[in-house]
Amino acid sequence: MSDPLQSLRERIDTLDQQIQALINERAQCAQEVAQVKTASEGEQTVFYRPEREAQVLRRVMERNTGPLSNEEMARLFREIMSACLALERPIKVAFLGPEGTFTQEAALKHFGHSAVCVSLPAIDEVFREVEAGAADYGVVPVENSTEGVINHTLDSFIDSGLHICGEVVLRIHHHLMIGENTRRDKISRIYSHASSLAQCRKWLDAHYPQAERVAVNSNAEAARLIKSEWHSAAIAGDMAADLYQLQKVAEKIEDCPDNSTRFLIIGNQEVPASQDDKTSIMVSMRNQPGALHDLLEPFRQHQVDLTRVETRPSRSGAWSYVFFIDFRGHTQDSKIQQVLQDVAERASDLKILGAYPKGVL
Ligand SMILES: O=C(O)C(=O)C[C@]1(C(=O)O)C=C[C@@H](O)C=C1
Repeated sequence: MSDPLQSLRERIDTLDQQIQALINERAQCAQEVAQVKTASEGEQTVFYRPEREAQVLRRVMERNTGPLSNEEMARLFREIMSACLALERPIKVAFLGPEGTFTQEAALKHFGHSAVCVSLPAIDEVFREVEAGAADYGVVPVENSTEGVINHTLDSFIDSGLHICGEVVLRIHHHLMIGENTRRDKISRIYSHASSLAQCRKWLDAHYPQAERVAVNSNAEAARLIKSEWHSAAIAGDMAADLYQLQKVAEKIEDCPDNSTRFLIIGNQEVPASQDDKTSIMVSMRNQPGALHDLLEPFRQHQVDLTRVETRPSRSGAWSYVFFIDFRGHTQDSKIQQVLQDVAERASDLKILGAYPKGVL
């Protein structure tokens, strides 16, 4: 009688062989796509196509029948596309570092592991690197579900000509971690980024009310610091724990279980519609009563879904404001073009920051 384990493994070997041949056939198609693109676009060829990637991933999820989950299956295809794109042309992605931060995790989630990711120390440096052409795309955080908007990112758009080419939403799980020399029962100091400390405030009050909370530049920096301190712990994510080989002593300690952060992909290209898109605009208004109400009226009239409205003081003068507005739809839709025309008539300035696929993964 044949050994059941042996025969299952033989089946797996045969399937692997088929999968491998198909992946290579797909990669050859991508190479041919690159030739077609180069023939029609020449020097200016844009290899990365966010709208197409979003459509591919959505289809993968729609037709998935399991047992692998939709997310798991999409993650596998994400990596296949990442490798195919690297074959067409390797792309360089700048992210807000250092290594081990959630922004790096977001960059990898969005572009896959075949992209070359470089860490930069500040949000405006990520913008500058992409503007200068030293990186093809940038990844910056823009809002957290518990802590709110990241003003630095919004302000960077005021003077930048870059476009938003995509978004990625990451579930943020914080863990309390220690180094191999840490005395677990003697923790008197906890390092993390200020917003992560805030996101875990209730948990810290309940479990470490006496420990000093020290805010540092990033979670990864917190993880690095505690390696040399026997009485300190850090709050950070999985990437930092892996990078610095720390032990997680308490997992998922964030106060809100659905804590998530939204990141933007910035670049030089305008992205065509993908059938499920968002648009981000920046609007300056004369400071008069009812200004915001006036501005939002066209969205109500044309029944366009607003997903976010933020107000920031303008740099040009006292008491004037710029509004950052995100909504569902793409600038190629006629309804959205009508809304934008109405908004432009009411505003003193309107800048379209980008129309891009709604985050898939
Ligand atoms: O369809 C394309 O334009 C491709 O280049 C192929 C492909 C893919 O592997 O499916 C690769 C990279 C692009 O970002 C989008 C899709």
